[in-house]
Amino acid sequence: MALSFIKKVFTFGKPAEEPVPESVERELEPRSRDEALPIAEDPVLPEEMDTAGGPAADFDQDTAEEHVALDDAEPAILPAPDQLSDMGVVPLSLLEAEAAAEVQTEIQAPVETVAEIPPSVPPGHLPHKGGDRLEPDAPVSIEGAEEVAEASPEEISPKLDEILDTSVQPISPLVEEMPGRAEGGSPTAEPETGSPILPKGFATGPKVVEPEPVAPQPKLSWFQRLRNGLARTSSQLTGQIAALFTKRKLDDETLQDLEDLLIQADLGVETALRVTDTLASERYGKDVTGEDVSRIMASEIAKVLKPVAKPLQLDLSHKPHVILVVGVNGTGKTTTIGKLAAKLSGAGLKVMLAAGDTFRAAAIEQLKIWAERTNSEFIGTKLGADAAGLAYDAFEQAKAKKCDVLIVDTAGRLQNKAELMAELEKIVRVLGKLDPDAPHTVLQTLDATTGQNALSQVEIFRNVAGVNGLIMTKLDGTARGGILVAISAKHKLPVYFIGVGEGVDDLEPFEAEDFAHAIAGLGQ
Ligand SMILES: Nc1nc2c(ncn2[C@@H]2O[C@H](COP(=O)(O)OP(=O)(O)OP(=O)(O)O)[C@@H](O)[C@H]2O)c(=O)[nH]1
Repeated sequence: MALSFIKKVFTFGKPAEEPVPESVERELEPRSRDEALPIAEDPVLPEEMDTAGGPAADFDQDTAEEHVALDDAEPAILPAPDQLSDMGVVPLSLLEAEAAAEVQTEIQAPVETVAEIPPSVPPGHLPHKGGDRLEPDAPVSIEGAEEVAEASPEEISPKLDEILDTSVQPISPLVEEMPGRAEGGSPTAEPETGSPILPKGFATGPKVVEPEPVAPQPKLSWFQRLRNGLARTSSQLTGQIAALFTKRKLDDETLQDLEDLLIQADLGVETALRVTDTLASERYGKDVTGEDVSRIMASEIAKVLKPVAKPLQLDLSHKPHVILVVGVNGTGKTTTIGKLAAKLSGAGLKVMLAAGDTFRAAAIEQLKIWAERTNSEFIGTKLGADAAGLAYDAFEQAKAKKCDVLIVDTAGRLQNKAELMAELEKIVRVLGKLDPDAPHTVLQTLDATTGQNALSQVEIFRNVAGVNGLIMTKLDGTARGGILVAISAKHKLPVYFIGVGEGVDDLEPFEAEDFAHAIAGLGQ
């Protein structure tokens, strides 16, 4: 091995065009100080050391003999050191070291500079640049060369090893470390992360679909929302009325048909008769248009609603004025309480909200959020606790804190659940112990999407809890507003507000004319 290696080293000073055989590279690479040599797995285990004597299982007898033969061979006759420079010989160690230094410089440079390497240079070799090139006849000083020349033949191989160890920089490992350089190949655009670096103007990743800009929706007035909410009722009604009165004189039959239409729209028998009576007295035997009927209908509905469209009267001498809010599940009690609190605390009143719906954790949390949003005091209790007890505590606390208004939420309940209705009765009774007039207002929320059932809801809640005022919610949805006319005509209970949305401001004082016009499909 040593002989063949020496031959190769001292013929490297020939012109650069002659490529260095790959075997030289192979022999040079493991000589690096910096490169960790691969550690062969020892087939002999430590505990087997004493007994292990024979060669390893993978021992190659032929290769071993070849090594022995080389070591025993005649030593080579080497030229003297001064002859080396005369010959224009440059040891591989120096050229490799210089090339490695350039690689170091190249590594600092951006990837593009690596691409400047002429394609004629074989992988693993780097060209000299301009003045850096060592000319074949330039005088060269070789550290250790003299010692080699003076050494005995037996000493040559170790001496050469020493020279190579101190002067040769490993090339291949450095080249492999160069950014963007794959082994033996051309520079690639693979960064460390593994994602490709694309030229300017390109991008990777899934296509991002920009959402279409949505034009901001203008906020509708509460009347527009009411009209939209009642549109189903009104358009159905006006469409049928228009069809009924096309080229037809007003007679008993058309009056009967009109009465049926109005009852189907939940307006109630009483209001339906008011409309037909008025129409008959004004236009009997004459041509009537749908618009005539709508106008008379709106006027008669307004007459029914006007007496009930009242403001919510607060007796602030009570401190607190207690408002108990009752109703069937999901009719909008908690939301309405939040809206009321916003109005009252916005007007400078001190408000306390009591979470009397002890059935649902979410209801307690919901009311607490409303209290925070409206700067109101809050009192709650644990889930399943006695609602009447909570109402009692709330009253005392509100009194102690000098609250102007205490609003007590209650669990939703169906009017036909006797046990739950009895609990409501108890809450009223307990509050009455602290103030004989309390609760001063018992508000019932009604869901406008409910039809005839709302009539019986009012009937029973009124009897049990003494409801003395109504709020109709969800009139912005697909409401069946006709029922409020029927309830008003029958119970004559004040209707304080209507809910036209889920937002804090979506609670409007009830206006009879507006409501009547909206149902009749007329403008404000
Ligand atoms: N569109 C619309 N939704 C409303 C209105 N009022 C309440 N809601 C919604 O109706 C749903 C029920 O409202 P809540 O306030 O929780 O009703 P609740 O009566 O307290 O319910 P329970 O505690 O289950 O009896 C919620 O999604 C509210 O946002 C309104 O005026 N318009």
